Amino acid sequence: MTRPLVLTLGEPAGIGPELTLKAWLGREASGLPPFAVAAGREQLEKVARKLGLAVPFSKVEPEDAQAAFATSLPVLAGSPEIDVEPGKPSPATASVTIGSIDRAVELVRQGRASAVVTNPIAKSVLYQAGFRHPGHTEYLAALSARFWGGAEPRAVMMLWSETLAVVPVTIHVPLRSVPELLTTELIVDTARITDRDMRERFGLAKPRLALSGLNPHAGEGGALGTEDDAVVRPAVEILQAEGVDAVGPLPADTMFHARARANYDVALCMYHDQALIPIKALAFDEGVNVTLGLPFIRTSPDHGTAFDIAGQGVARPDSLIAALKLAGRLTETTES
Ligand SMILES: NC(=O)C1=CN([C@@H]2O[C@H](COP(=O)(O)OP(=O)(O)OC[C@H]3O[C@@H](n4cnc5c(N)ncnc54)[C@H](O)[C@@H]3O)[C@@H](O)[C@H]2O)C=CC1
Ligand SMILES: NCC(=O)COP(=O)(O)O
Repeated sequence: MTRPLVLTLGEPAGIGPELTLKAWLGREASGLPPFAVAAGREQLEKVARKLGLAVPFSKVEPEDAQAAFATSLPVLAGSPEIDVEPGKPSPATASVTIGSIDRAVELVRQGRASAVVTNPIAKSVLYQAGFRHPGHTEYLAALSARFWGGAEPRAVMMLWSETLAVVPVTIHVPLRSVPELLTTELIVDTARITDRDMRERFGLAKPRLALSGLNPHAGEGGALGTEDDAVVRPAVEILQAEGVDAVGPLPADTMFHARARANYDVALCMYHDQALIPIKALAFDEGVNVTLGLPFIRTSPDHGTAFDIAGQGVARPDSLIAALKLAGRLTETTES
């Protein structure tokens, strides 16, 4: 029996339900591994009806998902039903959204599922309901400690595609906080986790890491900022001394063109947009968000809830499909 991936509900008023249906419809063409959805069946049926998508459903335990997957979309028994209008999110649904994430992680912990794939959440909606974690990445670290015990691991966000892979060293923080949060220790720690998971999960023998600077022209010798030489460069030196294939600090404006990208496997960037703008510009439809540093595999589409197009039937499932495929691949690499 192949253990299924578990796909979470995500924000129910966003495009997640539509993408889930479309991904299942494209399962054969895309060669998807079996997945089960931790979401209410009636709720997904309503979206399918509205969009005219002919999707049969089955309510299953994870152990039955693989057999059901070829002919129906497996939804996990016991998932709560909620009624939402596409494009009209409400904090009242937050507990169900979060509960779906919890259940997915717990099933992986129990050995009943192989990996977690998350549909996008609307962070602001969850914050209104009192959710205290910036996003999935940080919440999944907290769930790791809850379900695996021990200290909370440091979760590292990586946006991956065949074209480019990027890691933001600081993640969901205001831009003005970045210089004070950026320490040599944080950069080294992030790079070590990236190096380890690129070997163990992605199967690279010696991952090549390129670290960006923080300031224009990587500080221009200190004239345009001091962090590049005082914080990033020492991190690169520590990593190199440990045998990690790391270079930098590189000027961020010239490290993403095609010839530059050929020189590294992952770009470590100092803040969220420095990392995510290039990959979303180059590979928006194929990009996958992967969380490194966790005791389990988690992937997600690179985009968000897209409320502006929810319920219209025009959302593209490509990134979710890429996330499901990558989760399947990483599971195979990790378990072999
Ligand atoms: N992994 C996650 O849970 C993520 C969640 N978000 C959340 O999503 C919400 C909305 O964020 P935005 O900045 O508006 O980004 P977004 O990615 O939801 O939308 C940006 C633009 O891309 C379009 N778009 C996104 N996905 C698409 C798809 N699959 N097919 C066709 N068009 C698509 C949207 O229509 C919109 O015009 C925020 O609350 C944010 O927190 C954002 C990124 C990742
Ligand atoms: N911009 C990326 C993003 O918001 C994804 O965050 P997460 O929910 O995967 O932590």
